Amino acid sequence: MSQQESNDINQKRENSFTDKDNSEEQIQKKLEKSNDSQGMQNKKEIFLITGNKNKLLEFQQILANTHLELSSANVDLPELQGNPEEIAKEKAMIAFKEAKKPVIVEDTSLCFNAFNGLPGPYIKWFLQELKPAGLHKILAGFEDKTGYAQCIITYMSEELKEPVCFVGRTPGTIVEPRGPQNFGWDPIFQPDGYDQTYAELPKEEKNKISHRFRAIDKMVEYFRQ
Ligand SMILES: O=P(O)(O)OP(=O)(O)OP(=O)(O)OC[C@H]1O[C@@H](n2cnc3c(O)ncnc32)[C@H](O)[C@@H]1O
Ligand SMILES: [Mg+2]
Repeated sequence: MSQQESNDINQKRENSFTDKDNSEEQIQKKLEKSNDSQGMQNKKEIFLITGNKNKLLEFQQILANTHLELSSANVDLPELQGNPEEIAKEKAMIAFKEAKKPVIVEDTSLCFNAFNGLPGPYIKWFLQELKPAGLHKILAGFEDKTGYAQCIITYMSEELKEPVCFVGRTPGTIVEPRGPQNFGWDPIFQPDGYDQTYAELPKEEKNKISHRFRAIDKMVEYFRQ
């Protein structure tokens, strides 16, 4: 993908917050605002940078009864290339430089086994152009419809030499879209052991088995120690 194409696609971001102004000044303001809202006691604060409000909502729900207190800034981070772990680490370094304090970022992949793991971290562009129905259709010529959802949460702080990753995976099958279309590829992902898609499952159920839950669980354990 050329830089120009990538820039064009970046303009059409889905799932972003309504405030789309990502000028240096705006980013700084968002970060300062989130600094103001600190001051929690007993709980450890973690600071998530994401441009995706649905991710943020799930983080809030999953972390609700843990010792971690979430604050966030809605900054659109660049879509990088590489393998999922490389992308996650570079994304965390960029976010850390912007925030100038410990941060976490999250990168989600949807991987088709028939495609040896692709679209993987590039799922956002596939979803944007093909929509959930098209994503299911591209597997038509393949017998194997299985895949997995993967979430990599990456933490970076000044004490660390390099970012730390927490990986959560949920295996499943890619099916025809079913359920509400309000979060990404949820309508076409049916986790193993369920006959409902992520989109059809009540949020509490998705949050008990999701790729995001599994990565967050590892992160919570890391910060407990
Ligand atoms: O700012 P960031 O955190 O990067 O937010 P993003 O929306 O760009 O997210 P990713 O780069 O991780 O791209 C992942 C794509 O998968 C979608 N997605 C992420 N988590 C999902 C989930 O749990 N269910 C369905 N779709 C999801 C998301 O909307 C994107 O299109
Ligand atoms: Mg992104």
